[in-house]
Amino acid sequence: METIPVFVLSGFLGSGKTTLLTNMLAYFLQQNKKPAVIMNEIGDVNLDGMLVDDDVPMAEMLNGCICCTIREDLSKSLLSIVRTEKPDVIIIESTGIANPLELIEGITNTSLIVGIDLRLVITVVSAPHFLDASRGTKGKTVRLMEEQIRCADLILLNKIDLIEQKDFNEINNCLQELNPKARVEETIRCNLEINTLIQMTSKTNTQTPAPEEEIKKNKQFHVLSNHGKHHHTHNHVMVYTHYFDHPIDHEKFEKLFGQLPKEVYRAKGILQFTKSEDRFLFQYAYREMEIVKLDKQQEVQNVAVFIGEHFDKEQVDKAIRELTILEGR
Ligand SMILES: Nc1nc2c(ncn2[C@@H]2O[C@H](COP(=O)(O)OP(=O)(O)OP(=O)(O)O)[C@@H](O)[C@H]2O)c(=O)[nH]1
Repeated sequence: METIPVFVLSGFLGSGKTTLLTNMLAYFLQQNKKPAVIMNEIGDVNLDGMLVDDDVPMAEMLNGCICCTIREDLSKSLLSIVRTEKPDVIIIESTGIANPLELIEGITNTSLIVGIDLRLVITVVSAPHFLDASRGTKGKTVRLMEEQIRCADLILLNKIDLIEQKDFNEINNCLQELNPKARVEETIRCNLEINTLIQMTSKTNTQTPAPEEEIKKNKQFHVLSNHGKHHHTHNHVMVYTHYFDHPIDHEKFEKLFGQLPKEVYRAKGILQFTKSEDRFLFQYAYREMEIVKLDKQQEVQNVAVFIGEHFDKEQVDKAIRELTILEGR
């Protein structure tokens, strides 16, 4: 029986998973293949989903991390998407705080029920964030990044435009030490020949000419034997969501990020600025801000989602309220 290949996109918050997803979707659509997407966000709004073509079937799993609180739903989403959409390929983008081991286990278990096959776990690493994190004290964030790297078949060392030439060796040595088997590709905006990914999966297949059932059993054994217990490496991550009633001042909004606790390392949302009818998608990832105009109408209310480690929600709330109070005058 033909199985549907499944690709897992892993990687810490803001590393570039959605950027890779959009590149992959463009490739598959161009090849006249039907891709389907399962997206998971820890907040209660799926902002990344807005970057996906309306024609691509998508299951959203919100308000929890795919690897734990809504792990059962992953299986349901997979079954449902396979049965209703009959896609040629499935791409699962997990939250940046997911432990892919749990995810792999979920997919492998589902592959015993329905004809899917986990082909490739791709971990996107933000080069500047990983560099800083690995030079600092080994906190939970580094450990989570390391777990994501260890699980990968392919590592995309992304955002290399934001690091200096002298740092490449250090990062590559760390990656090599953590996962000597994975192939590493250095990218800017996850720009790589998607064909490379496809070739990698066919190479894996030819290297393992075991019967399908055997492969499934092996994968499951591997997952269960290595990871019998659940890893809660991300209980320290917090989310704060703020809905805006009014348009806000562009400049003041950008200044806000200078006032936020440094533990807030990721934020995204949809905004309307004063003096403009347009709405914008903003992305703040590890000190870099990007604001792009939305060209299609979105039903989502103006909103900002802040993600970080044990940050003071009240401080964030106060800073935003001050911004809107000032604008309301
Ligand atoms: N400078 C730079 N920015 C990048 C690169 N790749 C992605 N970005 C930007 O980084 C931000 C986060 O990218 P995403 O693709 O949304 O990251 P993600 O991993 O999906 O983020 P989460 O879903 O929050 O985990 C966006 O503003 C991207 O445009 C890169 O190579 N260089």
